Amino acid sequence: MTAALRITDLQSYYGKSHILQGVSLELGEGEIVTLLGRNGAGKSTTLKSAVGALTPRSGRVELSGRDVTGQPAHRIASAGLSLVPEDRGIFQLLTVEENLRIAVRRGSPWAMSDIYRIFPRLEERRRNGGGKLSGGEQQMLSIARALLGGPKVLMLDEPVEGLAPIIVEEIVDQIRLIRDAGVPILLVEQNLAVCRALADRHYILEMGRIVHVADAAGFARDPATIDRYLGVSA
Ligand SMILES: Nc1ncnc2c1ncn2[C@@H]1O[C@H](COP(=O)(O)OP(=O)(O)OP(=O)(O)O)[C@@H](O)[C@H]1O
Repeated sequence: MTAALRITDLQSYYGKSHILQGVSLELGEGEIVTLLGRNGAGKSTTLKSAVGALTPRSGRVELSGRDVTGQPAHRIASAGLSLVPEDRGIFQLLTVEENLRIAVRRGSPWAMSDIYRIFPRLEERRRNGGGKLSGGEQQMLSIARALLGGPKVLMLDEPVEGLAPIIVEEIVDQIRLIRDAGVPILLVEQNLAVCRALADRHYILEMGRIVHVADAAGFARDPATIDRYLGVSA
């Protein structure tokens, strides 16, 4: 079956530093997959290389079988690969609703009503300024903005970092609803409980290489291995 996203032997550099040393992973339709690893392992660099924010030196990025490797970021975005970065990128001076309206793309299957169904808080806050939202609400808004573009694949970079447990639970439920609505998700996340709750498969990255792959059952069964790679108890 054609994967929604297939990354094969990706090699990326920052200047002379060889950061990604052959990263391969696959995300199927209907799946949530995590990319884990210690600080500096290359998780964000993998996401940036996939969306064209950083041009990989070699390797391949395919979206539903279509090769998008090395294309400019705007082309990869319109081909349907969308990254919600850690810094959230919302317009502080616009209201929630304005932030959403300008993210709507022609041909996108997502309407404002779909967004408000998944994120009822955003509807409640629709007249609030983007800069007045809590951290969790800002995260919801940036995910919602990405969805309105009608992505084929969504990549989330640490969506629950620094958020209160109650908001984390809400975002976990929302990520599931997005997956159920037909958008597969590649998730970079340090919170292992969140990863376990959501993902079908886990890839562990170490010094720019995938060193371990586990399905959900394997991940739950083998905390010692996860601990060895991540230095935390899974
Ligand atoms: N703009 C940059 N220029 C040079 N080196 C960079 C740049 N961004 C990241 N690096 C280096 O690339 C390596 C991988 O960084 P990356 O941000 O991909 O790691 P990460 O796994 O996402 O970790 P973290 O969770 O800390 O963000 C690190 O050694 C980092 O210092």
